[in-house]
Amino acid sequence: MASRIEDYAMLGNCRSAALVARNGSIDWLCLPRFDSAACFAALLGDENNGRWALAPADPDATCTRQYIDGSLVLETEWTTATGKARVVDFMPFAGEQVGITRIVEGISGRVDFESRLTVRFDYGNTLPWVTSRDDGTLSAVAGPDMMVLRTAVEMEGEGMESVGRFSVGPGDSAPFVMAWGPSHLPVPEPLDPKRALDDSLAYWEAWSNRCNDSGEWSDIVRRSLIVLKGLSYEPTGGIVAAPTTSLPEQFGGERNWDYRFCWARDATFVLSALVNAGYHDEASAWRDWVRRAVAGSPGQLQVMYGLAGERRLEEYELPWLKGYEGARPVRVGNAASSQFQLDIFGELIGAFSHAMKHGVVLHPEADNVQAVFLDHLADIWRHPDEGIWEIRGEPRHFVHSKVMAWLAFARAAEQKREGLDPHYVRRWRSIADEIKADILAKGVDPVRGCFTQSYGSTELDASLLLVTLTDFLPPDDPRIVATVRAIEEDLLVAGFVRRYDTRSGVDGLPPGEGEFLPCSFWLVENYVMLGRMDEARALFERLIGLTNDLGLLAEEYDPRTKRLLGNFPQAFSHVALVNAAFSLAHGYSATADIHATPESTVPQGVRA
Ligand SMILES: OC[C@H]1O[C@H](O[C@H]2O[C@H](CO)[C@@H](O)[C@H](O)[C@H]2O)[C@H](O)[C@@H](O)[C@@H]1O
Repeated sequence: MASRIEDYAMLGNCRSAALVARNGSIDWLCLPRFDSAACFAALLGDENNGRWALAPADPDATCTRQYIDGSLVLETEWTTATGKARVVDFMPFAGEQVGITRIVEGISGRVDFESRLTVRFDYGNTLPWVTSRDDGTLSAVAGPDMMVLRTAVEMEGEGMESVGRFSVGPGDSAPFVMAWGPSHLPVPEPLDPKRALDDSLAYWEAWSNRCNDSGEWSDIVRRSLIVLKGLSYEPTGGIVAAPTTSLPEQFGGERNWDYRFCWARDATFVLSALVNAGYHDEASAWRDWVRRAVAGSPGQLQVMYGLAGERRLEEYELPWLKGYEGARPVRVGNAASSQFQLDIFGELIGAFSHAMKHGVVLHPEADNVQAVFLDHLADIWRHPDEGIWEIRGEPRHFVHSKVMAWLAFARAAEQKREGLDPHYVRRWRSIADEIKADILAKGVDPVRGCFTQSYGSTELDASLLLVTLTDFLPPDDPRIVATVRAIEEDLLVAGFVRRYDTRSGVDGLPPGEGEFLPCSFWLVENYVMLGRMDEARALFERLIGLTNDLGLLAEEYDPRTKRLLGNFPQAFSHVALVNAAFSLAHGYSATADIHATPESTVPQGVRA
């Protein structure tokens, strides 16, 4: 049985990631890329769907764990009745060779260990052919995939697992090096585990040391930035929303989605956080990724792409997996990839304006690309869409989407760039004014005076917490104040913010989900904007109290069971944490800065 979501640690090498449970079992791993079929899928099924358990044989063993300074290298210290030992787990940076290295070291006394390796390719469905080669290498092959394990520990077949038993005392070290390779090629080259560990630690140390100081919250911010870095796919610069699929948004429910893709929306927030933290190289890599991914007809712009910009992300189900704690179906691919979500245009233009303001140089063609995209947006902004929450119900005129369309034209019209045709600027300004008038006429509740989820509705929506962070209206406008108040009244549950009332049927799914952590962090930023600093700080502290022992967050939280919910760790949550911490430290909203005019650093009208 899988562990609680918050009991997992993430290992990563900027190509893929693994989830290691507190009990030492690696229950999720996709190789060679984040979006490859899993070879360990016990997370969404059981041990027969693949996992690698490595822990003391003593069932009463206890452990503490931590990441080694500023890295994704995990150190677990085990204590048993007979001694102490540590396990160091990491994914080496070894170019095309991807895998996991685990080093067991004795500390005191003697500790008996057991390693149980169960490789199942194709998301736990395919049983490989396992052979022991003459050089002691164990290899598992099926179809296109090969996994090899090198270790001095003797491994034997037991049932459908490879099992090794050994013991360590002070000074002993038992390394295990597992690597993936295509099955038609020779086995991957051996890797020196000690050198691979030193290289990994050096890589992460160099990266972490470049992080700008973020004051009081530096440690938790740095951890979140490391997670974001770990979710980036180095060969292309794409950033996945999370390394998992189908961790449920409701226990036992069907809101189970594949997040191993690059969302333009999520990534624009990540870009801004990286720029704020001083990571211009990563921001530039992501900028290039977007330019390639969205190239072509603006009518074909997608909300998400594969790691290399792939466009076909068809959604299907894996019936052989019983789902995390029974939450079915398990889905691969994401049907939201073909949805129409109007907000994307404003988010992209806003993020690029923000990046330029902070010194990231745009491609010379950026002006042309922007003009073509805005021409397209001028034709489509009146259409209903599926919105930021990727609803699977009827498209609507979502207020957040319309404000983002306004933002795209407003920001473009304000950019002071040489050679920009004044005719364009006049046109963009006039369309921005037209959209604004439309929203103010149709998107405000006449009774409560707040913005609504969509035109003509009386429902609230937490995406409006992003609307209030733009300069669409000044922060002391009664409609802004009323919107924050109405969200507090309708969407705050146990002190956390939910996206919307799922009982309204707006999303076309059965009701019920956890509280959405990014929205809760946006409320922190709204409090900062409104000068409600005590409430901002209290909410932020409550939120960071939800991170697990390693500083990791999922997408949602269930206050009833006090458990994390949804895909894990989730970039959207971590980036919202970073921006909220930045806002608290600097007294103005970092997210508002993403949407601010090109010249201003602090958005107009925002109170410091
Ligand atoms: O709730 C239904 C939708 O949930 C997922 O989307 C959510 O995650 C995205 C990635 O972080 C985020 O950009 C979006 O705003 C969230 O609503 C899922 O990917 C969708 O397929 C699903 O319809």
